[in-house]
Amino acid sequence: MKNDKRVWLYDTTLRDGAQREGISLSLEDKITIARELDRMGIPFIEGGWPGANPRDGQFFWKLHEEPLERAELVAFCSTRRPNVRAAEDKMLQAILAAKTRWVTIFGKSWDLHVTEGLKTTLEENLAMIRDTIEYLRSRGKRVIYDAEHWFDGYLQNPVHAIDTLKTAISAGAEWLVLCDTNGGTLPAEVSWIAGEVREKLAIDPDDENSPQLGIHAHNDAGVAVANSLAAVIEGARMVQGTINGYGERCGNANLCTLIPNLQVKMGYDCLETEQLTRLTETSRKVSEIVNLAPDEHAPFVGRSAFAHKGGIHVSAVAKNPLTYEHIAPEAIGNQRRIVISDQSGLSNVLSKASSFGIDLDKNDPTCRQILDRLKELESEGYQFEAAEASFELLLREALGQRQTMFDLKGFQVHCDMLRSESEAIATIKVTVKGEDLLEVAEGIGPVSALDKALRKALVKFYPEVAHFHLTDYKVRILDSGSGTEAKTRVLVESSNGHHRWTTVGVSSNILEASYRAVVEGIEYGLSILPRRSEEAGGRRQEAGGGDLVGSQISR
Ligand SMILES: CC(=O)SCCNC(=O)CCNC(=O)[C@H](O)C(C)(C)COP(=O)(O)OP(=O)(O)OC[C@H]1O[C@@H](n2cnc3c(N)ncnc32)[C@H](O)[C@@H]1OP(=O)(O)O
Ligand SMILES: CC(=O)C(=O)O
Repeated sequence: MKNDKRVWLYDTTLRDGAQREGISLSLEDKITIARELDRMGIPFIEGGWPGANPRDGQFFWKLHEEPLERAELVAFCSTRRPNVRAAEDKMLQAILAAKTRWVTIFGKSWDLHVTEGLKTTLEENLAMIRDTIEYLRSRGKRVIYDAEHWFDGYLQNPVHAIDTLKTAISAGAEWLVLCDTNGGTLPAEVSWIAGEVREKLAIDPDDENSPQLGIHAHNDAGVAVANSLAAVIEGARMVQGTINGYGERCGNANLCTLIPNLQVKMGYDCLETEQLTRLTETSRKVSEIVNLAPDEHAPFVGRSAFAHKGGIHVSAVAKNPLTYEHIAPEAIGNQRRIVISDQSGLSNVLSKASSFGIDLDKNDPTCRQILDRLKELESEGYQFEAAEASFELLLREALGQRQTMFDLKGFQVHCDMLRSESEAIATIKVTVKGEDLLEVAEGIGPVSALDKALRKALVKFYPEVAHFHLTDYKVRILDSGSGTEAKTRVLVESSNGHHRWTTVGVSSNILEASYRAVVEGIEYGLSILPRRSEEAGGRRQEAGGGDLVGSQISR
């Protein structure tokens, strides 16, 4: 199965990834992630350490009953303990009970760990590796051998380190994975050490009957991906890593970075082209399951990985994306985004307008007016980068396309701080379709009371308002030196259960800023959202179905 351009991916998100502080996976989480990785076409998925905890054992039994479709599920374990027969080691019994075809065994390469950690001799260390692998082979298992602390061990005592690998090979291991367990090795060291190992063990990366090298890098020096690539260049044919680089301490080599580098940049076969387009989705799904916010600036799969903000960049990208993009975002299932800010030029405005379905002509003086207004507002403290709904309202106003859905005459908010929960009452005066209305509502805090009072008034005329709610509220003090008179920027995220959109308000009165953002949020939901949904519906019909993919208002 091996060939000169194939690199075998080995995912350890469910074992080493779960060793990251802050991650705690349930059995269901593990199964969902395993199936996602299987769908993506990862050939080896390390599921955990059966015997280390009940959940990992159950995981393997569960997947034995309902197997993955394509991937090899791998059970992980250490070598037998010192001075115990392999057949009597409880952990090795547990790994057999996991009933996988493949097992990964980690053993010691660094004499420091043998004498200080295991408190045994170098001879016994070799015996532990040999007995464990021979025992597992005798029970029909195929073995991947993880050489823990390989690089530190090789630097300290290369003779013993090489002996451990020779022992693993003669006992029947098919893969020898060089682990940079402490994550402190640098790429140049990985290169020369991996090269020496290949020569000393006479490994031919192109010979399918030869044992092969792999790499398992930790990121403590921030170079886990670079180290993995260096090892591949030196002949390693297996790359171990985790989705989003999760892992103990600073994490493991990030497969979401490694895979596109290996496949798109270096021409290795890792995944089928179609499967590669699932990478961004898989990265985000896994971050959702492990309950960690995705890294928006992650290479390849981050939300900002193909976001263009500077006017010069946007102008060039509009002419040819290669000018500021190292690969096509679609190759890994990501998408290009244009960000609007005070660093924008006309190209940003045109591009953003086009994404709203508005065709503008660069020579139309209104475009320049919109850009000038944008910069003026940004200098006052507005920030449209995260508040695209407000930018669309601004744009439509300049084009004379902003619909008046209601006219707010004024409001009052009363806060009662004496009760155990801070309660607020808002009174609001608003004209809708020629009718004057006065409404009152209570809320936990003034912004919630204001929002409720406004929606209460509007719902009679616009029933869809009943489904709107605030999903996020962020306040930023812009000139903290001014104390309580400081200018505040408020970002409000609204939702109707299907879509989310963000609006912005700025004022030295926090209530005023909040009210502006809330009002724009409702206005956007009433006037622009239906239009966007209709357009998406039309596109769906044309395309024969699908979601609002790529819409500015769905995230
Ligand atoms: C580099 C890596 O990431 S390796 C994977 C690390 N992952 C984990 O440790 C997570 C799962 N681990 C666990 O649940 C527990 O540590 C267990 C069940 C494995 C062991 O628990 P315990 O028996 O209570 O031992 P404890 O965790 O205190 O110490 C680890 C023992 O394993 C021994 N050990 C470490 N590496 C090896 C090895 N390659 N081969 C054999 N024994 C080893 C240590 O010497 C120590 O033995 P000691 O108790 O005689 O000193
Ligand atoms: C085996 C392993 O996880 C390591 O050495 O880092």
